[in-house]
Amino acid sequence: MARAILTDIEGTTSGISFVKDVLFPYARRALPGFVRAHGSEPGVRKWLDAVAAENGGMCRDEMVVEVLQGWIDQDRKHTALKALQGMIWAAGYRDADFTAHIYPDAADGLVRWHAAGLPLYVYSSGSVPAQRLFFGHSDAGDLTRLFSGWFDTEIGGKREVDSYRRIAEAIELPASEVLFLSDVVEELDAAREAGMDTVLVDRREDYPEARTGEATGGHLRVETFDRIDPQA
Ligand SMILES: CSCCC(=O)C(=O)COP(=O)(O)O
Ligand SMILES: [Mg+2]
Repeated sequence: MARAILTDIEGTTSGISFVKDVLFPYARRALPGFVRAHGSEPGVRKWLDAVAAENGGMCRDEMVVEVLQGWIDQDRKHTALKALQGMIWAAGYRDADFTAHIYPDAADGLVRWHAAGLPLYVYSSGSVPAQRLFFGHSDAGDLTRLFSGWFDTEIGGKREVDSYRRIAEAIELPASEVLFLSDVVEELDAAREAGMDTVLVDRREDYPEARTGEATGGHLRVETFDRIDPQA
């Protein structure tokens, strides 16, 4: 029986196409102007310098921007890219250029579990500020009040077992009392190895071919949040 739920975002609460077709292109387009306008602010500079250092210490911001745009095209889950994307998306949400997609069953499930007293946590490759913006401006309104905590790759990669151990420690629960929801089997494998319960959320909109048999990695598989029973 779960005493807390930890959820992924992209492909789990929300559609992959919103992230790929709306958020990523917005960040790609806005990146050069954002770096010109904010590149000297310490909170931005630190990430630009980290990217430059990883690429042989190049100094021109234009080159860093090109590297970052390449990473967006490759869907790299790099902490520096994710931090900068979050800052850029803030303007998009503020100007109501978009709201964040959330599957209605996911919004309903989160509201229901919260009302039942289950603490809810997010673990996504998106930065914590980006997660807060996402759920603060979702298609179902501001859902941030539902969450008791937020984790991103600053705690470790999503396919690394230690990340899940650290999250359990941070929320002060044994891993065995945490239920992790994700669309990515490798993430679920890492969470299971850390001792968490796991559910593969296999959405037809994101994965037109249902994952069955070995492709589920042996994780319980559902297509919507309605099918998840945290008491099981
Ligand atoms: C919450 S920010 C938008 C999503 C994003 O940038 C991302 O990489 C999502 O990855 P996830 O770990 O939620 O699958
Ligand atoms: Mg995901």
